[in-house]
Amino acid sequence: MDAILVVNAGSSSLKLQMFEAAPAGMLRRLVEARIEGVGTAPRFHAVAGDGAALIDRALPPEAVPDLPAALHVAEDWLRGQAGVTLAAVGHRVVHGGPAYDRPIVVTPAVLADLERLVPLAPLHQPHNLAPIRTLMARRPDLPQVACFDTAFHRGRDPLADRFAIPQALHDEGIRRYGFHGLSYEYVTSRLPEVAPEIAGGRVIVAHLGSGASLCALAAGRSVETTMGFTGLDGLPMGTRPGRLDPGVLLHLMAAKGMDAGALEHFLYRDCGLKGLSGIGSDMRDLEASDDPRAAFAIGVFVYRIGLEAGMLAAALGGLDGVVFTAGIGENSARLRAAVAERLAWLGAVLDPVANAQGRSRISAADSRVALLVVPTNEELMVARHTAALVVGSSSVSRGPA
Ligand SMILES: Nc1ncnc2c1ncn2[C@@H]1O[C@H](COP(=O)(O)OP(=O)(O)O)[C@@H](O)[C@H]1O
Ligand SMILES: CC(=O)OP(=O)(O)O
Ligand SMILES: [Mg+2]
Repeated sequence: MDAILVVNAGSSSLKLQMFEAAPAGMLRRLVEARIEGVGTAPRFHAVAGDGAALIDRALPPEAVPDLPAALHVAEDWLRGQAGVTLAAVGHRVVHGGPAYDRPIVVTPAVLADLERLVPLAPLHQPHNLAPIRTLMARRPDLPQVACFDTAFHRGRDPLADRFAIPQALHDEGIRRYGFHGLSYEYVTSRLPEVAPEIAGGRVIVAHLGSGASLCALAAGRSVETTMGFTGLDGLPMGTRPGRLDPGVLLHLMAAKGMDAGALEHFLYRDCGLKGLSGIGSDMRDLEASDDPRAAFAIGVFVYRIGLEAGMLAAALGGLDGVVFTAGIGENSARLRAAVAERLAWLGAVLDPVANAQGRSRISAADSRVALLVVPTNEELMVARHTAALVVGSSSVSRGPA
C-alpha cells in the first residue's frame, strides 16, 4: 500500500500521521501518533485509522527532553509498523521566508535555503528540517514536500505585511509573515460545513496551543494575524512572551549584558505562561494548580487574547464569528469561557452548557457573534498538499480523516 507520512514538530509536541494515498484523491488515515508534553511530562499516544488505540503511555521525562529525542522515539516505533511503502513524506515547516509562498517538493537547494531561516524559528525550523535531511540522505528518491506555516498569510494587503521600518530592510525580508497557517487553512476549509453562515464573513480563529496566535479571516482569506517576523510576536504563549516593547530588549542588553544567544533563550524558553507563573508552561498544570500565580498567568493570557482580538476585529471592520482551536482552544472550556467574556462587547454570548460539553457550536442562540470549536488538523492539510503535488491529484481536498 502506498502511504504518505506527515511530520509536524511543534514547540511542545511531535505529531505524525500516515495516510493511504487512495485513487481519486481520497486520503484514508492509517495511523496517528503524537508525543505531547515534550520537555515537561511526555506522553506517547497512537491510534489506528479505525480509532483503535495502539499505544498510550507516559514516557520518562529524561527519555524525551527535547524534540530530537521525540523524533527518535517516534521513528523507532514507526519502523515497527510494517505493511506500508512510503510514496511521499509531507512536512510542516514553520518558516518559508519571503521566497516560499506555497508547498514545494524539497531539493537539496531548497533545503539549504530553508536552513537559512533557522534563526527566525529556533524552536521549530531545526526540528522541521532534521527529518527532511535524514530522509534525503537515506532515500534520495523519496519525494518530500515542505508545507509552510507562513504561506497562508502571503498575499495580504502590503500594509499588513509591513513593519514601520525603512524599505531596504523590508526588501531584505524583515516583514510580518504570520504563522500557524496550515492550521488556519484547515479550519477555513471546515467552516462551510460547520458554520456556513459565517464562512464568507469576518472570523477570528484563535489557535491556542503551546504556540498561540490569532488570525483574522475575511471570506476565508487571512487579512491579519498576531505573529510577525518570528513566532515571538502577539499573544503570550507557553514559554514565549508575545508582543514585547523592543525597549525591553535594549534594556536587557545594556543593563544585564545579555547577548543575542541569551536573549534568544530568554524569549523562546523562559517567558510566557512559564515565566509569568514560575510554575510551568503547560496549561493543564496551571489550571490544576491553586497557586495564585497560576491564576494570574491565565488571567494575563486571557486579557491579552481579548486585546489582540479587538485589534483583529478592527482589521476586519466587525466580527461575525470566533473559532477556538489547538491544544488549549479545543480542550479548555474554562479558557474559552474567559475569552468569550472578554469579547462580550463585540456581541459574543457563550452557551455555558454547550461549552462545558465541548460541542462544536458554543454560542448562545441570541449571540451576535458565532462561537465555535473546530479541532485543527495540520497533518491532514500537509497530506492534502503533498498528495496534490506528488501523487498529482489536485482534487484532494476532503479526506475522511
Ligand atoms: N485538556 C486540556 N486542558 C487544558 N489545556 C490543554 C488540554 N490538553 C492540552 N492542553 C494544552 O495545549 C497545549 C499544547 O497544544 P498544542 O496545540 O498541542 O501545542 P504545540 O503544537 O504548539 O506543541 C499545552 O499548553 C497543553 O497544556
Ligand atoms: C509557530 C508555532 O508557534 O507553532 P507551535 O504552536 O506548533 O509551537
Ligand atoms: Mg502546534
